[in-house]
Amino acid sequence: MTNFNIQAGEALLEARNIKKIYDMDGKRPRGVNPPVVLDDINLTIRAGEFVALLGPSGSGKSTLLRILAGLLRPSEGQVLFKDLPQQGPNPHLSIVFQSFALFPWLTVLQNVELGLEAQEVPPTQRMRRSLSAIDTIGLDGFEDAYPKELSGGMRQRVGFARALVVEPELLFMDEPFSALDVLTAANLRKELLSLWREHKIPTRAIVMVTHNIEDAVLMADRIVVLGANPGIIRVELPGLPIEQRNATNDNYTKTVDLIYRIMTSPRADISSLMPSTTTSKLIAPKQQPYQVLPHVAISDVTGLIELVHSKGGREDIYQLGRDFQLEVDDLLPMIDAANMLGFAEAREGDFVLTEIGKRFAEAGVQEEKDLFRQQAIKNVTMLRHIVRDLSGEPSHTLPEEHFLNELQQHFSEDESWAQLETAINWGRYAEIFSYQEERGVFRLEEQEAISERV
Ligand SMILES: Nc1ncnc2c1ncn2[C@@H]1O[C@H](COP(=O)(O)OP(=O)(O)OP(=O)(O)O)[C@@H](O)[C@H]1O
Repeated sequence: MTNFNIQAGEALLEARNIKKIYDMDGKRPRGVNPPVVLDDINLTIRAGEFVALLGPSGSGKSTLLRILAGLLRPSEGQVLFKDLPQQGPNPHLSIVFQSFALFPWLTVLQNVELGLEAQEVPPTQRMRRSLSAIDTIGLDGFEDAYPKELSGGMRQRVGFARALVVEPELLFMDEPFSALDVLTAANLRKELLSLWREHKIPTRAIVMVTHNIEDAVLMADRIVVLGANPGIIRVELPGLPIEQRNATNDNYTKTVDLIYRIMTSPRADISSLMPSTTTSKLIAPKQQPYQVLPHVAISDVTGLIELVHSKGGREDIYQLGRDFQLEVDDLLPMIDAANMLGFAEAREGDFVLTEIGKRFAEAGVQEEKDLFRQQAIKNVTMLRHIVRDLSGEPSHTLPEEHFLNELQQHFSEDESWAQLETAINWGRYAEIFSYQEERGVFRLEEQEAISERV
């Protein structure tokens, strides 16, 4: 097996002051500002390192990966490859995606050879290199199989072989394990790490997008945590020494816990969450321009509050995820919503119910709705604006476009709809307004109209 000598330290890719706005090819209504998806991103990828990009859904991880790969142009800033501005797709880089993207009518060998065809490598060399990549990635004997004959894990191996056959200097991975079952993912992760650490592949740096904190801590030498709306780098954390990267190690648990805390406190000043011994690169927090509603149904938030109340009103957030078998991506919006509504706060990595949160947990149906309404109108900008605008109308009704226009000043079209749907779910539950789905019309509930007049 070849051993490649990787020189460590040299800056391979450098993102400088990257900003990204999807401008929808100018198809936006006038006066509507497209949202800033990434803002002022500065990031260097060095030879010899494995970097994980972690962040909540919508924080722009995939967008950043595509910009770094040269597949997408930033709106501002530039990416340098070995100190030179990168123009178009970087030919020294391969990407493995979550979906395997194999051609079903081609065999494993033909799928892997595709990468080399594009580079116009002669057929005999192409076959030799492809067979060697297939062997390296553990698919020996399946060269002539078609994708439909393979399990998910084996298909992803073909994805890796196709990426590695071109001997890329940089390997990018976008959620490479998330479509696989837990055991297959663990197996593939372990094998990929040993190819990388033992220099059996010539790749000089790896960048992986993931929403899985454990994957990041197990694999990465540096963990970059992004925040959303707009996507910014909140903090860069050094990875653990390799010998500490296992679930039974104390520092492993502490690091996973710390990242949980950071991700579940999207508005917290990072320095207040860091243990004093961690050497991290802190990025100054920016003010969020517009309050973002976490996409979560109120029934999930009430469920979480009731469960934590039954456990004494305080629970470690990491433990909470484990107890309820929730991925951080599912837990995070619930915690965010409870915080936003003033029912709970994140304190030293714990989810702690406030006094009003405890009352909410103990309340009967009507009091629960009343408390929710009171907290929602006090704390949620969008709901306050809906009440304000509906009250200003003699008919107490408005079409949904009215509110979508407001949201589209701050969010993409899809995200505006998602924000509105969440506001509708919350507002209906609290009986603040009704919403007629067929006509797309909001109407203020009687009591809100009365209290507005008082
Ligand atoms: N082609 C596009 N046109 C317009 N908006 C887009 C496009 N691609 C992504 N976005 C928006 O940019 C934001 C960031 O998306 P992106 O997929 O980069 O985030 P992410 O952190 O990778 O999210 P996830 O973890 O859910 O995949 C989202 O609001 C998304 O709707």
